[in-house]
Amino acid sequence: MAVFTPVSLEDVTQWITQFPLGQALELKGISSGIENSNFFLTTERDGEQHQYVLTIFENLSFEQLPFYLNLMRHLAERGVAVPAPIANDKGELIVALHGKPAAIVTKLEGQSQMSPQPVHCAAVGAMLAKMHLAGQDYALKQPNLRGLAWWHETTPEVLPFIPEDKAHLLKAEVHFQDAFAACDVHKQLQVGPVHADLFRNNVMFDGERLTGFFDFYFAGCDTWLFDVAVTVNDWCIDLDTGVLDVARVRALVDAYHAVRPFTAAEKTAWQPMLRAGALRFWLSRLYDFYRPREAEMLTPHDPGHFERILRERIATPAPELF
Ligand SMILES: Nc1ncnc2c1ncn2[C@@H]1O[C@H](COP(=O)(O)OP(=O)(O)OP(=O)(O)O)[C@@H](O)[C@H]1O
Ligand SMILES: N[C@@H](CCO)C(=O)O
Repeated sequence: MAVFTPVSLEDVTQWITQFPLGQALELKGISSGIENSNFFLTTERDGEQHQYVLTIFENLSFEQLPFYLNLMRHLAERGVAVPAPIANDKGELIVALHGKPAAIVTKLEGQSQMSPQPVHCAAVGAMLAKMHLAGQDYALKQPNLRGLAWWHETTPEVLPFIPEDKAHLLKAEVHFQDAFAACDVHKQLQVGPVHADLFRNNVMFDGERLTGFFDFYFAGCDTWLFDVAVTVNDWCIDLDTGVLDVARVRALVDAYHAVRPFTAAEKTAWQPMLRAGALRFWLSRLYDFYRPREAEMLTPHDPGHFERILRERIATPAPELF
């Protein structure tokens, strides 16, 4: 159960009067999720019921949160399907509840699509391109906090725990990614706010209709291509082997390309970027596995999954971007 900070309907009844949402009717803890305490909140305004999600942030601070919440608002205002944060009567998106930062966002309809078909991948690709374009004029800047600098910090922390063959692969890949990040092609890649964690469980679908991207709390400024690589490495693979499914890759990248055409530099950088996307999650899963924080101990993710994906991306070229 991922409610780390219990909140009752009574707690919310008074607190919610600062938002233009009417009266709180129901509050239900959400059991999935491992980072924050999340609740479905039903309110009544002018005789109509409305649904929201209330999140209490367990790890992110008042100083860190504006980048994420304002990004969601910026994207929602530009027609990207993301939860829209609700401001209180002072215009604030982040408001203390039980001494922790909290926010209310609109509830997306539908469910996660955990067995995606090409049609779902195409919807994800098109919305991702739309999101990248809409984020271009976002004023706040924050680097991807799980980028190259973090890989350098984290690698020595996990090396003592892993066997020789994995240690060798990890060191070699970080070295390879250093060289890639320093090359001319990398410098030509388009950069902007990226989701950076757009897995199947962070997108909602109502049938074949994509209703929204959520969980923006790993977002940061990085190459758009990194975002595409992370997304393809989850949406377009056979989960047992990590092998790419060509039909799903084509559907996702073609739909992206139709909204925001890939550049020649992106085409050149595609194979190493898929490796970067795999390394990022292999490393974070190794770190969480061997150096767990309290919350992550609830559902440790398997690092071996992304080790397989990385080995597979090194061994087998992915379909070209275009
Ligand atoms: N805006 C939203 N609309 C509808 N459902 C939502 C929304 N935000 C969160 N949820 C639901 O709450 C669940 C948990 O949210 P989320 O995945 O963001 O949890 P978390 O603990 O913050 O992050 P993590 O994915 O890292 O575990 C989601 O799986 C989804 O079912
Ligand atoms: N998507 C991440 C978890 C953090 O949201 C993973 O699968 O490792």
